[in-house]
Amino acid sequence: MSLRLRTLSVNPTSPANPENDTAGKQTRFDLGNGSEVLYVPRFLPSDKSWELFDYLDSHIPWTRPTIRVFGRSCVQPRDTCYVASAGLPDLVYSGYSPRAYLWDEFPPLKEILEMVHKALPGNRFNSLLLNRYKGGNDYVGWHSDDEKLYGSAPEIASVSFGCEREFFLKKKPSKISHAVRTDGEPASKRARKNTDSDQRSFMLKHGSMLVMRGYTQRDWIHSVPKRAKVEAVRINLTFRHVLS
Ligand SMILES: O=C(O)CCC(=O)C(=O)O
Ligand SMILES: [Fe+2]
Repeated sequence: MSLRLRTLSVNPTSPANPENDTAGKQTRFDLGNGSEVLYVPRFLPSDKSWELFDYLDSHIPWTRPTIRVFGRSCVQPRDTCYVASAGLPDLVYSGYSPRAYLWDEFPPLKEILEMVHKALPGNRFNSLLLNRYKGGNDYVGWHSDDEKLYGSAPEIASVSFGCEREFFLKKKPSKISHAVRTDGEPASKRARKNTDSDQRSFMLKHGSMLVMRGYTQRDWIHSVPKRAKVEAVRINLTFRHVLS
């Protein structure tokens, strides 16, 4: 309970845009060139979301693995766990291959999966990466979830619980291949500069769902940066489809 009160005092619940905060409301953001984000601020009711938060916080076998980033070993700056249907190829990211737990071991996860499927017909998510950010020092750096096992244009559904944290999306710098160079200017100088429309941010609310689809993983990167002063815990679930 004290955790809950602390969360609310650190993160006042007044929405940035009240129009987007009506139950059931969802907002689509066209990122251009076939990339799109959908945001559903009240995907799950608050009380139900706190129940799920408490379950996940205490029942998930969280680990904080050592990963490799730019050739260097470091402890991943957040807790993690991986759940997947039996028989799928192993997930490997940053030189780390998490053990895959089964859905049957965590019935509430199957319940959330069902609600996600209902909201996003046409998807069959078969894997889930869970992240727990224990406070503002925990983060996920810029990356895209573009592993081959998800295919070329994966849809990823991200459900958040607990402390609100900012989620950033930034367009990857456009690559200009040497083959198409027509003048003497280095390619790095000719790459198009990022503009305001190449960045988006979302304050991911308790019980919200954000969906990345189309070419978002190919053309954009995302992150949840550190936040000084944030002390409360956030749990995020990203549902994905692994090709088999
Ligand atoms: O915590 C989040 O909102 C994002 C997590 C994420 O990007 C990932 O697990 O790949
Ligand atoms: Fe990601």
